[in-house]
Amino acid sequence: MAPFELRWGIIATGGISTQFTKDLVLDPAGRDANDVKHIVKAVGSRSKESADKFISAVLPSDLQEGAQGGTYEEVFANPEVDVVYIGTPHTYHYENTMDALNAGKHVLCEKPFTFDVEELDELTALAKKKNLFLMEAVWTRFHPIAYAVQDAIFSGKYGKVKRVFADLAFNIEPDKLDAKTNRMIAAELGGGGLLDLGPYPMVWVMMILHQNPGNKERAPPSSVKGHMRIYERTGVDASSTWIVDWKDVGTAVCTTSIETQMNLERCVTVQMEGGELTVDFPTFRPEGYTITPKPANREDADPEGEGNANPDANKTQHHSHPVPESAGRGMNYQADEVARCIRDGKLESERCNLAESRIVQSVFDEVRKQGGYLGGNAKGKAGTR
Ligand SMILES: NC(=O)C1=CN([C@@H]2O[C@H](COP(=O)(O)OP(=O)(O)OC[C@H]3O[C@@H](n4cnc5c(N)ncnc54)[C@H](OP(=O)(O)O)[C@@H]3O)[C@@H](O)[C@H]2O)C=CC1
Ligand SMILES: O=C1OC[C@@H](O)[C@H](O)[C@H]1O
Repeated sequence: MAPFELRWGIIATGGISTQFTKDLVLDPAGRDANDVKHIVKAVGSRSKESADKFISAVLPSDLQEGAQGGTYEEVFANPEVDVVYIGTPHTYHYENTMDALNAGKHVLCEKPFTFDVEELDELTALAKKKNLFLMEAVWTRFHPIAYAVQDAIFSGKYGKVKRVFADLAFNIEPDKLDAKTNRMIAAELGGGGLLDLGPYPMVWVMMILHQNPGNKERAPPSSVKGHMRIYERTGVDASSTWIVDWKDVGTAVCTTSIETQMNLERCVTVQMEGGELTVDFPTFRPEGYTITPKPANREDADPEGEGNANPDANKTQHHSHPVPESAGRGMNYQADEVARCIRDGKLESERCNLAESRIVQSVFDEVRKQGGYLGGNAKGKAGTR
């Protein structure tokens, strides 16, 4: 059967739109996705010149003619566009998503959480009528390694999960950045660690604790405690810590920072009854994980250190899951999911459904509230929380 072709419109011509689009137009066969393909029909920018430049710089020459450069509005209105990818700064995601949905388009929105739950509910209600709306899709969820890590943990071989520690932090040297225009620190652009980097620790926690077979009813977390160190220049968070607990499953400590570099050995650590699993750096795109059986388990497995049927069962083992070069950075796995959902008439992805996005949104709302965050909200106004 011919692959299902999905026609994309790209909103904004910045860093992540460029990376996403480069990956999007790679041959899907390079990642064994032979049932779908992607084509870019329109690129929108605040400047027509930038849109045209993006088309000639990012799209392969044979695809350039078929793509129209213009404004955001022109992309939403383009009848040849099925789905819109939104790569603007956080505080524009609400408005851009609303406009795209109102124009009847499906939406893949970059990780946002600048909304609050009410705003997310508004978008969800609109989308649920007839459009797919995938957000928080931090691509991490759709990388093959995310499935492998879940399989290892959920296999039951190491018993139940007890605690998860998840981090993503970089020293971006905030004092050197422009406080009004740099999206990482500007209040008006929803700056700070939580909104930009926080989705990654959180996505692992959702995959490990929320999607855990022990959480049969897919109950939301039973408690959320948040703390922020506020970056005084702009009122956003320089460092954030939040503890999320699922009563019958386990507890997670999540951290993020834009003022210090994380420990590369402690990206995501999952402590289980019978062993510890550590996901490789970086949290957003790891390519391997390590499992270390607990000492008690090692003795059980091989008390004398010999004679075990499987001598490797009691040793620390690293498992590699590299993204093939032919898949680029791998931002296309989430695009393939979007295409399959749309092809199959699904309005949400089972792997990243809207109820889960709502949980993450609620957690982030709570952390911002408890932490005294003064950054912008979905309508772009600063200092409103
Ligand atoms: N999933 C991932 O791995 C990543 C996700 N992101 C997310 O993507 C979003 C964009 O980040 P990134 O691409 O790094 O940002 P950039 O600053 O590189 O690009 C943002 C683009 O948005 C448009 N834009 C619209 N309004 C504004 C404004 N007021 N100020 C600046 N730009 C504006 C511009 O495009 P134009 O002029 O064409 O309209 C600009 O190029 C963020 O929400 C971020 O969290 C970022 C990096 C990685
Ligand atoms: O999504 C992201 O992942 C990588 C980070 O460097 C970037 O700031 C962030 O937006």
